Amino acid sequence: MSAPENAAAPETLSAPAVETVAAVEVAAVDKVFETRGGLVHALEGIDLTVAAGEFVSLIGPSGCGKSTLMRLVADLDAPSAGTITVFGKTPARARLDQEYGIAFQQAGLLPWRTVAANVALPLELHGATSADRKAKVAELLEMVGLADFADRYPDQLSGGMQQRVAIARSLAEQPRLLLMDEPFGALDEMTREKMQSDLVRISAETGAAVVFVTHSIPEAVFLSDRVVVMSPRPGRIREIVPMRFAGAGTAADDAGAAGPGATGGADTAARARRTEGLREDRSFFDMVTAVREALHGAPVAPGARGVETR
Ligand SMILES: Nc1ncnc2c1ncn2[C@@H]1O[C@H](COP(=O)(O)OP(=O)(O)OP(=O)(O)O)[C@@H](O)[C@H]1O
Repeated sequence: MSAPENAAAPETLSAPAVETVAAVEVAAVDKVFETRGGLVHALEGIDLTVAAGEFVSLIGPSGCGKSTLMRLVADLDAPSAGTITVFGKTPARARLDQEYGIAFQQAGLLPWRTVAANVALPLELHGATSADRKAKVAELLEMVGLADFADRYPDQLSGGMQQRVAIARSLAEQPRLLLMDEPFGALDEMTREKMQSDLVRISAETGAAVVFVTHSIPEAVFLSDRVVVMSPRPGRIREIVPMRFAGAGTAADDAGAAGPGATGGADTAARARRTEGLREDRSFFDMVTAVREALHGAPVAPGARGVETR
């Protein structure tokens, strides 16, 4: 695979607002697994662009290839066909340059390390000084509301708190992209809503793009600039639904007419305005309905509720 690649590691974290290169560009990607039982066509013809700073959720039935797509972007596996770039680099190069942080359903914390030491791990691995590590860890734990738990061990924390530690760790290298695969799947509903609000705030504060896998329509709607609806076997993108809320419009509004796979754009200020009240807003329910209809394959009139149809 010969994807475009920037040889030099960018030093542009101080100016995310002028980022023009897409966070993720997936072009004509197929993924076929060879198993003892034969070939499994997990993904077919996937085209998707995630803009810098944009929040995109992937939703679809079990087995439709959401995790597979995440693994390809994260360089944990390779596509059978097509190309993927992360900020214009191959996924492998982007991994080496620490362009993205990962938070998956299992928090994946090291049980013998304290909360602070878990968050510090990526910084340690990449040679940050002890003083830098300490300052950064304190800042991150403050951000996820765990400043008072720095010296605890993972098994002394609730599931939601462990997940917040994992998110803090994924942010340690100030990635411009977060890859999150059902990070809140195991949480109770109240904790989950709190975590969603935290993530909206954190992503707005950091300006990071997020690709987020979920089974929950309301979760996808609350968090995202655009929701990518996938269909099963082989996994394809069925529709991309831009989120539009009364009084909290996102830059994705402008992308509605741009066609399937188009870059949606990001408006972190609009995202920051997403508050708990949105969950009870009429436009929120309209978006939930739009995504549900897309998921179930019911026809949604072109242009209705801003649904991109592919
Ligand atoms: N390493 C693998 N080897 C063989 N088949 C695989 C492998 N990984 C995934 N698959 C198959 O690819 C398809 C997509 O799996 P994937 O885990 O990406 O789906 P998913 O949408 O994330 O599912 P879920 O919502 O249940 O987590 C499934 O049919 C799965 O069995």
